[in-house]
Amino acid sequence: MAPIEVIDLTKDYGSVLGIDSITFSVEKGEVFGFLGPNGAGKTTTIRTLLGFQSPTSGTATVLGHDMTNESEFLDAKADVGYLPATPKFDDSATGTEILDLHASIKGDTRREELLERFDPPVDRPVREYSTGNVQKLAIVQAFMHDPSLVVMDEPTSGLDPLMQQRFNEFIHDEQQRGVTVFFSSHVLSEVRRLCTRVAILRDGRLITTEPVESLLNRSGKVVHLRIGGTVDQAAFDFDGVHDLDIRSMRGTQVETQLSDERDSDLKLRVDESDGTETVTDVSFTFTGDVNDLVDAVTPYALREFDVEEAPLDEVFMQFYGGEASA
Ligand SMILES: Nc1ncnc2c1ncn2[C@@H]1O[C@H](COP(=O)(O)OP(=O)(O)OP(=O)(O)O)[C@@H](O)[C@H]1O
Repeated sequence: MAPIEVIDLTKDYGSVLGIDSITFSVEKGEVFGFLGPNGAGKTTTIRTLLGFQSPTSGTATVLGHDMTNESEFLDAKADVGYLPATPKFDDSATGTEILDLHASIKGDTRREELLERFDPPVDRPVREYSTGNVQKLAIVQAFMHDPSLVVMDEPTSGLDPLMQQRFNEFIHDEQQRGVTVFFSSHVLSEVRRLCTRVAILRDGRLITTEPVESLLNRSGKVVHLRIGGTVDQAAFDFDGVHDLDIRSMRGTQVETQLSDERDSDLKLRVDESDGTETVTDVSFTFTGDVNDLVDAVTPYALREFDVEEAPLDEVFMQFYGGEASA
């Protein structure tokens, strides 16, 4: 059985449906992203999954245990880590005292290793902690009993960029060890880097569940060409070309650089300009066969050839804004 199985889960708050009959599962070793605009139902799902509140109907099974059944849910929680969006601790206690308490309930086989990695100031009372230090303590607490499943609600919101990067590397290592991770996030670059699959929620309903790669592939690549001379528009009238834009310029100084701003992009620039030739910029979104694209550009004198992923925020906005369907 998958570590998380959610079937027809519904939470009716009376005035509003928090989640409306959602169904999904998370497989072992997946890093599964749970996304959606504010009020979509992410926290409601997480709270119901962890047994903090009961659903109106439907089932939530975690590590084979029915989380709507109180005795089962205690068994499941021994092997689950939870990192809330805004961790709350007894602020008169020191970090060490807080970790000791959690260790007595769930164990702490990985405490030292995690303290080395995240380094919260455990000798000081939590009331003296910065937001980031509270988050670091919460990370140690969530992982120190070596859970096989970790549920996180916007885990990096309080962390600085360096610590976010360290956390992302840590999650990657955890995945290699076979740990299953379920997390909600608004940070799309983090979702891109970490997640194998995502579910997108809107107004309490599941809009789609699919691999990040297929989500991006479906949205196509953004292609920019700079070509020496002029271009016949018909040359780019083939399957998979959308939003074609062609502009010719005379006497333009062609920029020359061989730089790669983003790892995932292909950028090719050729310095052959004397600064006075006619050049044509061609750009479009491409969802077709890459061989057709190569055939189309072969007759031309290419000065630049950039292929980029569709901007992630645009891809997700299609789902958030309601223009796309599952
Ligand atoms: N305890 C509650 N009582 C009544 N309504 C609630 C309660 N908790 C959440 N809701 C409502 O349920 C809906 C889903 O809220 P939820 O907090 O799950 O969204 P979310 O996706 O986590 O949002 P955010 O990104 O802002 O954290 C919202 O309309 C919210 O107002």
